Amino acid sequence: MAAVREIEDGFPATKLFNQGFSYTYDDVIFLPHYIDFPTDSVQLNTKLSRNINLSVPCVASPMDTVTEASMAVSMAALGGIGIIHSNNTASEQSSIIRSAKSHRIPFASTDIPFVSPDDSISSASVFETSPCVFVTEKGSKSDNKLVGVVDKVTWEGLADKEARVSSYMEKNMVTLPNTYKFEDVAGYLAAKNLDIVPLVSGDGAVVDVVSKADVERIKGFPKAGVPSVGEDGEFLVGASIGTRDTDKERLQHLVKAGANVIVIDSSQGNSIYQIEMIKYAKKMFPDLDVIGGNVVTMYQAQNLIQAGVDGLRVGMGSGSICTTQEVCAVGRGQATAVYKVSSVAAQSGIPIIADGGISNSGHIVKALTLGASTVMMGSFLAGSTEAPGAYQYQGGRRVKKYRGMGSLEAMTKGSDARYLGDTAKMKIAQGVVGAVADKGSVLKFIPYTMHAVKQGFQDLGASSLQSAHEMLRSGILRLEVRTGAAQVEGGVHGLVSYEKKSF
Ligand SMILES: NC(=O)C1=CN([C@@H]2O[C@H](COP(=O)(O)OP(=O)(O)OC[C@H]3O[C@@H](n4cnc5c(N)ncnc54)[C@H](O)[C@@H]3O)[C@@H](O)[C@H]2O)C=CC1
Ligand SMILES: O=c1[nH]c(=O)c2[nH+]cn([C@@H]3O[C@H](COP(=O)(O)O)[C@@H](O)[C@H]3O)c2[nH]1
Ligand SMILES: [K+]
Repeated sequence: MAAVREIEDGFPATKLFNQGFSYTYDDVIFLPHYIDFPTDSVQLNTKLSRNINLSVPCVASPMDTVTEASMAVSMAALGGIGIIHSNNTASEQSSIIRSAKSHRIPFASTDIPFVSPDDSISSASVFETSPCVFVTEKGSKSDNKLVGVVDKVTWEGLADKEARVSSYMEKNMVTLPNTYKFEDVAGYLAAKNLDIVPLVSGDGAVVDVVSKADVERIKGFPKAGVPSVGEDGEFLVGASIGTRDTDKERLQHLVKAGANVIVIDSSQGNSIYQIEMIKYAKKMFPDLDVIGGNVVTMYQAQNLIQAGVDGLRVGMGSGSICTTQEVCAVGRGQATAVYKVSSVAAQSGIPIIADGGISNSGHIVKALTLGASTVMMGSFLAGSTEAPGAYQYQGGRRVKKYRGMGSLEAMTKGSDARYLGDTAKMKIAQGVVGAVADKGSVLKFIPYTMHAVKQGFQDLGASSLQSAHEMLRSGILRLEVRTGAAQVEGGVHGLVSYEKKSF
C-alpha cells in the first residue's frame, strides 16, 4: 500500500456518505490509486460469517429460481457458497441440502435415468441426460441396490430393443465413492481408460455419473479459487429459514441434513421475531454460524449484532426484482447501506454480505471495497446452467425464469404459512416475476468475473479485501459521486451500434 495521499483530491468515504444522499453503486466511482503488484497477486479470500472462510467472495441467494443443489455444488466448487432457499417444506429443503452435500464435483448429469432389470429400453431418449442408464432392483434412484448399467453404445448395438435389460446389462461395473474429488475421478478414468464411471455413496446409491466428456468440460473452465469444503470433507452449503415458529423445527431438519450456515431471510431483519430466532438458533446450535438480516442501517445492524449474529446481510429494495422501496417507501441506496452497516459491523468483527443490485464486476468491486466481505447475487446467477428450472424461448432468446421471493407467484407457491396464515389475508407483492437470458455455466463466468474484480482491486492499489477495507477507512481511497452525464460517459456512448462481449 503506497503512502497516504498528500494532495487533497476526491472525497473520503466518511465525508461522501454523510451528506444526506442515498447512493447506489452506479452513483459513485472510485479514484484510482497506485499499482505496485500484478493482478494475479490480488487475494479475494474472505469470510462469509464469523467462522466460514471462502476463497471467492460470491454467494448465491436463497431464491427458488437461483439456489438448489446444482447451484450450491458449483458455487462451492468455485470457492464461494450457495444458500438453499426455503420456499418449500423442511423435508424438501433438507433433501436439496443432502443432495448438494453428496457431490464433490459439479453435477455431470442432472437427471440420471434408472430402470429395473425387467424393463426394456425402447427409445434412445433416456440417454439424452446421461451417457448410461442405471439398473436398480426397483428401477428408482431411492432404491440403493445397483445391479447393473447400460451404456448407449451397447444399447445401440442391440438387435432386439424390446429385450429385458437384465439380459444385456453390464453387471460388473466399476464404481467410485462419491467423496472422490474431481482430480481423483479424472485420474481414474484416464488410468483405467474408462468412458464413464458412476459415483456411489456409502450406502450404494448412485449420486452421479462422470464421463470423459464431463472431465474435459470441467477441465476447460478457468479456475477461480480453492473449493469451499468443511471439516467433514464435504462442500459447504448454507440454508435459509424464516422467523415463524415452524422455522424452529425447520432449523433442526436443516442442521441434521448438514447445513453449514443458516441465513435468516427477511426484508426487514430488525424485528422481535428475528431477534428471538437468532437467540434460539445460537442457544440450540452454538457452533452453527447464523447470518441475520436484511439490514441497511447502523441501528438495525447494532441490534442484530447484540442478539448474536455471526454475519449480516445488507440490502433493502436494491434487488433487480424488488419493489419494496416502491411499495413500502423503505430501504436505502445499496452503496450507502453497505458502507454504513459495515462501519458498525467491522467494530465487532462481523462480516457483511452485500445483497442485491449486482449486475457487473464493477458493482462487486464497489461492494467489496465499501466494506462488504462477500456479495450475494440473484439475477447475476439466474439464467445459468446451474439455476433451477428449464430454459424457455422468449422473443427468440433462450431464457430462464427469475422471480422475487416476495412476488405473488413465489408467495403462492411456498410461503403460504408466511402470508396466507397471517390474520391479514391480503397479500401484497414486493417483487416481480421475470426472465433472464441464458448465461451458460457459473463455472465459466464467475472465474472471469473474479479476474475482472482483481483488475479493479489492482487499479485501487488494494491487494486484498482487508487492504481495501483499511484503505477506505483510513481515507486513502477516495471517491466521488458521478453526475448523470458522468454516468453516461462511463458507459458505452455515441456509437451507431456495438456488441458488448465481456470475455
Ligand atoms: N432484501 C430485500 O430488499 C427484500 C427481500 N425480500 C425477500 O422476500 C422474501 C419475504 O420477505 P419478507 O416479506 O420480509 O418475509 P418475512 O417473513 O420476514 O416477513 C413477512 C411478514 O411476516 C411477519 N412475521 C415474520 N415472523 C413473524 C412471527 N414470528 N410472527 C408474526 N409475524 C411475523 C413480518 O413482520 C412481515 O410482516 C424473503 O425471501 C426476502 O429475502 C422481500 C422484500 C425485500
Ligand atoms: O424486494 C424484494 N422483493 C422480492 O420479491 C425479493 N426476492 C428477493 N429479493 C432480494 O433481492 C436479492 C437479489 O437481488 P439481485 O437480483 O439484484 O441480485 C435477494 O438476495 C433478496 O435480498 C427480493 N427483494
Ligand atoms: K429494486
